[in-house]
Amino acid sequence: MTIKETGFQGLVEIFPRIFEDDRGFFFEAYNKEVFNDHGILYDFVQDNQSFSKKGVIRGLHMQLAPYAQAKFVKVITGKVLDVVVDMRPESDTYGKVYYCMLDSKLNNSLMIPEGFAHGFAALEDSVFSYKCSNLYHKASETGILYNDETLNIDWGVENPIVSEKDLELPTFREFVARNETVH
Ligand SMILES: Cc1cn([C@H]2C[C@H](O)[C@@H](COP(=O)(O)OP(=O)(O)O[C@H]3O[C@H](C)C(=O)[C@H](O)[C@H]3O)O2)c(=O)[nH]c1=O
Repeated sequence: MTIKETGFQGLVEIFPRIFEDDRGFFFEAYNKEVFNDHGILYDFVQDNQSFSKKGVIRGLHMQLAPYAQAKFVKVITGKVLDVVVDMRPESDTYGKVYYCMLDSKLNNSLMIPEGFAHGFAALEDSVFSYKCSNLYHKASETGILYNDETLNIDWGVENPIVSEKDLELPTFREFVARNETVH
């Protein structure tokens, strides 16, 4: 398991060691000891899975403290452009966007700390699977509009399929003005 720093504190990309043989392949998708050795100390309490048709954008979502969620995300099948925004006011990369191509051919994954808004665009029909460090808490859900002009995210898809709920998310500036605790 190789862990690649991103320049964002606590945000790392993970490449598993893949064992191939004439049956197929095997890899450890998660290993608590390896994570702990890299200072990733979250205990995960919920696994989520979603299927997205090509052209879907989900996000940008996050839960506010004390229900903030760190997420360990990957695709089981397909390919997504994963996008996170650092919403931690104290961070050197506050308000900065990080893009990560998650591809089931690479079996790579992304460890996203608490305090990040998260979303992805399905570049193919994709099954998205992730671990969360806190349980779902609907009342704490918030996020940022996917096509916010301040962030100007290039999702890599035209005419995306977006939920009504996501179309009603606040802009980045509206989010910041609320001054809520993100982690
Ligand atoms: C997130 C969640 C949702 N739900 C229910 C609530 C809705 O009735 C239904 C669909 O929820 P939603 O439209 O919020 O699903 P996504 O748009 O995939 O949301 C997720 O997508 C982005 C990319 C994320 O990072 C978050 O983990 C999460 O917000 O599942 C639950 O029962 N438990 C849950 O943990």
